Amino acid sequence: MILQTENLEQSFPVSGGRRVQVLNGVSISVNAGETLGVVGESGSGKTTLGRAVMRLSEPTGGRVFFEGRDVTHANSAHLRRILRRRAAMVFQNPSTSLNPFLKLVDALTEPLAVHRIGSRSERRQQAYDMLERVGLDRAQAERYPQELSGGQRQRVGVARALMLNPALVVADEPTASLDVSVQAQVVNLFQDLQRDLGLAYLFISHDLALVSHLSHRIAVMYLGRVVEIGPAAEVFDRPKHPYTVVLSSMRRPAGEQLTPGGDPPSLLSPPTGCAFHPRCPIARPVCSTTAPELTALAETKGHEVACHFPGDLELSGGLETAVAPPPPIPLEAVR
Ligand SMILES: Nc1ncnc2c1ncn2[C@@H]1O[C@H](COP(=O)(O)OP(=O)(O)OP(=O)(O)O)[C@@H](O)[C@H]1O
Repeated sequence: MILQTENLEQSFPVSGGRRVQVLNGVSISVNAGETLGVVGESGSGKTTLGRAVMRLSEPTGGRVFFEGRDVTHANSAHLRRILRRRAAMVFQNPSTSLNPFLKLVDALTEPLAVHRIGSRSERRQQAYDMLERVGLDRAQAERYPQELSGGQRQRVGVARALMLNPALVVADEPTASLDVSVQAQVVNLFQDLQRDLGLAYLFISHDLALVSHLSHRIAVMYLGRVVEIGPAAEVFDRPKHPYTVVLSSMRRPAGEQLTPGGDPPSLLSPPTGCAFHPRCPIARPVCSTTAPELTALAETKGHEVACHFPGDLELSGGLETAVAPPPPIPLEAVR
């Protein structure tokens, strides 16, 4: 196992001396060569989870294990030795994550230089090789990020993440800033790299259909908790949590889409019981008083749901129709 979190908690101080609890007991794992997709709407805590497992923040509770070692509170020298070499992050917006003043070759060799790996010419050679691996020409190495298209820039973002030969890549909405046609190419690149290099991905997105396409397993987050986790096909095709049912309907024809009523509740005053109950079409009295535990389903190995009435809402239910659907990605363009 590459990555494991146990009851991970992350809170942050906010005004008035209060704290906001953004992650609330998140337990996930990612195996070597596997993609765990993490989905949920804005504010569900996906980015916070990605940052916490990369130890860009220090968790306020629970544990993070990386390749079997507890890195929850590891100091920075220890972190550099373990995590920064073996795990890398690809960000949503390559325009802001790449330094506009660095030529691509310098951006790519920087992680190697920081870790004192190879001679200058060896580092440059690795940068050229990596550019080609992500589908760019080595002649691009002398260019600056702003001379590239959005898709090319994200390829450089991926190349930079791979320079230290990581076992895990945390990709936080890596296609969200790209045009629809380019999104499919970048998704294909992620899949090709996984096949060739045996990478594991924690792939974060608000788009369940996209995530289901490239994930082996999917974790659905709602208000800082995992509410459903399991094999990708199960979670996408046979969702059991009402929130996942709603998410999985988003690519359906307009008349068949569902939408949860209202906005996500505030993290500062989360609902009692099941956090989804104020928006849930099938909520019953117990849902407002008792928080459901993540519980294994008997039918499918590894499929767990935190709902008092799992499977009671089905896609064919035809409840509320949705507002405008998100722009579709032509999935036929994605292998
Ligand atoms: N440092 C912080 N201080 C206070 N609140 C924070 C901090 N970081 C994140 N949050 C809050 O935590 C919540 C979850 O944020 P996060 O970015 O993890 O969600 P997300 O699911 O990735 O959403 P998005 O898709 O919009 O990025 C948000 O309400 C955000 O305001």
